[in-house]
Amino acid sequence: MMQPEGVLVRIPASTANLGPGFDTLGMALSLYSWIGMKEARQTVIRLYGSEMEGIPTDKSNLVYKIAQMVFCEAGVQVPELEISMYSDIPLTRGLGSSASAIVGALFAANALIGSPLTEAKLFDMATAIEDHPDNVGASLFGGLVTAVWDGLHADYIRMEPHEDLEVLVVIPEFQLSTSEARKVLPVQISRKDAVYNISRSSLLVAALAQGRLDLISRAMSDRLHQPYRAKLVPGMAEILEKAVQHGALGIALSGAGPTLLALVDRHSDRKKELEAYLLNTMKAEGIRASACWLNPSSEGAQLLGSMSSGSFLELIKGEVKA
Ligand SMILES: Nc1ncnc2c1ncn2[C@@H]1O[C@H](COP(=O)(O)OP(=O)(O)O)[C@@H](O)[C@H]1O
Ligand SMILES: N[C@@H](CCOP(=O)(O)O)C(=O)O
Repeated sequence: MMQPEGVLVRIPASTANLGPGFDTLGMALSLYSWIGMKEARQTVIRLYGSEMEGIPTDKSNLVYKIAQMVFCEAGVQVPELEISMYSDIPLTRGLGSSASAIVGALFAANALIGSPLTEAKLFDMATAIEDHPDNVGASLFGGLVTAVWDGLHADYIRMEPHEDLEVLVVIPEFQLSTSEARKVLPVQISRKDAVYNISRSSLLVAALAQGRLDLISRAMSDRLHQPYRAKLVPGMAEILEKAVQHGALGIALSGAGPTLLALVDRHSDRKKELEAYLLNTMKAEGIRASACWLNPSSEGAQLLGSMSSGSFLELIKGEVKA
């Protein structure tokens, strides 16, 4: 049933791959975007904040188009929408901004019409749009998600991240689109490299499931994508090699990059050392970057309420980072 007062949803950022889990493993992060959606007489799209720069505000907008896919799938017609969006997730840096927009659009549109589609269906739709299930799975379900996509359907298991896990991301100022970072990957890999990754990805998932934080550093290494992408991110090769010596439990390129992500024991007394090491290594390569301490987000896409009680910006005030 249509929600005449509209819906307000919050969607987490995500980090994909976590090293060896290329296109399969993702974790939601405590950095968010918000979408307000309401039926309207005439479509109006309002985008707020610097992370929305350059995103269209007409019916070619991704969120609008995906909402229409949901209505079509559910057999209802809602041609005109009022959409508001604000995001703290930096664009095109490997923190899943596109996945959060896709998941947010699917989730909000479905909620607007009374949630006729299951979460499993939304996951299949999101994966078909994004082309890989790792980011969208984490943004939709929260926590750690390991998923398999057969082209039509995604199977997944969601796990609760260990309570001692904290996340440090170092976000370079430059952008690197996922499509560009996929172009440098080889089409074929050797059996040796396949075994290298399967074994580490399996070990990583088991270690995360059982709280074996001591195994994370060795389980997080990768031969499928990081060696090829290292040339796109100055300082990355050195950081992947040495971050553990500076206090990280494990280190990886976040998604397709250029952000680098360290898993850290929140009780560690070496957090400042690690942050300084990561920033200084990038600086030595001439790369300006900012560091941000995050937590795994247990919550995925969430319906916060309706749009009835105030303006979009008033409703999210107090939650946003800036
Ligand atoms: N809220 C949004 N609305 C429309 N398009 C978006 C939105 N957020 C991200 N995108 C699109 O996704 C692109 C970034 O996706 P991608 O290269 O996969 O990087 P990442 O998802 O890691 O930020 C942006 O350049 C933009 O085209
Ligand atoms: N598995 C994908 C993940 C891309 O993540 P993003 O956050 O950079 O969009 C890949 O490694 O290409």
